[in-house]
Amino acid sequence: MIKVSIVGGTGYTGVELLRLLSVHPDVELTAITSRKEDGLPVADMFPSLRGKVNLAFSAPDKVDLTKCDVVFFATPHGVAMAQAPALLAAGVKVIDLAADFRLKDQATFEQWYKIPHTCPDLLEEAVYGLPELNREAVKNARLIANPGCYPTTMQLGFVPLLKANLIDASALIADAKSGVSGAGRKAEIGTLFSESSDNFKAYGVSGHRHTPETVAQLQRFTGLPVNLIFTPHLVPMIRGMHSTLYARLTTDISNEELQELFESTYKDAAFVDVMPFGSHPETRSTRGSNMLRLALHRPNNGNTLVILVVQDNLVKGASGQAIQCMNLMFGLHETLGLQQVALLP
Ligand SMILES: NC(=O)C1=CN([C@@H]2O[C@H](COP(=O)(O)OP(=O)(O)OC[C@H]3O[C@@H](n4cnc5c(N)ncnc54)[C@H](OP(=O)(O)O)[C@@H]3O)[C@@H](O)[C@H]2O)C=CC1
Ligand SMILES: CC(=O)N[C@@H](CCC(=O)OP(=O)(O)O)C(=O)O
Repeated sequence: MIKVSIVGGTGYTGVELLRLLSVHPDVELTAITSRKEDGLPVADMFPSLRGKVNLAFSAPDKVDLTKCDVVFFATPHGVAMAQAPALLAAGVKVIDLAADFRLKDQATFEQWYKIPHTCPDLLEEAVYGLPELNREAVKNARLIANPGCYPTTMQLGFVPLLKANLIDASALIADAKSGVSGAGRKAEIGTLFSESSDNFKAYGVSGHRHTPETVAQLQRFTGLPVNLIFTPHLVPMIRGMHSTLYARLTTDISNEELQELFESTYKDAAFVDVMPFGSHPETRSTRGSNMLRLALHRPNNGNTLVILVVQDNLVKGASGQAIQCMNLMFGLHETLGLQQVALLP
């Protein structure tokens, strides 16, 4: 059994890790932290876990994380970087759901996250946890930087086209929508029911930290200079993410060939569903599951390609993807514990 600890067990990605890991056949949960709820049984806060998780929360300073095999950090940016060096030195693998190790460039990280990086020497070693694009590196990693939720949809949509040199890399557009759980469980005015329900708004239009993350990764995965306009929106859903990606085709290519490109790229990807050309993937077709679904469209048979991508921001967009990485790091089948079918209706 893999001994797993979770730092930040009271938040949305933390409880999603618990939902998935509590029924994972090869995992033993050993510690779950909370700064405020030390001693409280986890199932008292989350009755959905009654009978599945018998541990109580522990204050972070009371747990010896070096006793486990892997630690998930489901915490705000800046927490994992403070503990990762000691954990790695003790032979413990680290999976950070925040952004501490996503950007290779320290200055770019500090510019966007407004905190100093305390272990920049680990940036180069950290492996970006997007198995569909770098499975072998994930298998050999000690330290995983789990991708942001929006960047997962953008990369899986754009990379096949960029790698095949079919689109103008300098004119990528992503218009994306996220459910409110994407903002986490902390109390904030913007996520109050009266503010976010029956409402729809864009945010971060002039700059969102997922733009540098996505651009850097698209460049790493394809070797092309990339320019991206990314506009996120908050929609009155709890879970779910829908990204509409636009790319200008630079080559004469048929719809059948485009479809074939995506199908062959993801033929071994258990969690990427390439739907028939012209389909309309719905967020609810991924709710609670680790699937990402996408579909291609070509309006008026012109030279603009539209790629629709949906996922559950808490599963493929965060905790499910992190467990997918853990499976690979420990030599398990990638899909273990992640076979849930989406919840409908
Ligand atoms: N929500 C989403 O859809 C996604 C989130 N992410 C990223 O995952 C991370 C977690 O997100 P999410 O679960 O939504 O956030 P939440 O705000 O819901 O939860 C944060 C958790 O971190 C704990 N925590 C906060 N500060 C500290 C600290 N200094 N030391 C230790 N624990 C701390 C909190 O617990 P307590 O106060 O009890 O200690 C809480 O359990 C974030 O970095 C987020 O950006 C990534 C992709 C998608
Ligand atoms: C709806 C909402 O607010 N979403 C979050 C993104 C969540 C995510 O992926 O977070 P990190 O990159 O911070 O880990 C946001 O836009 O800030």
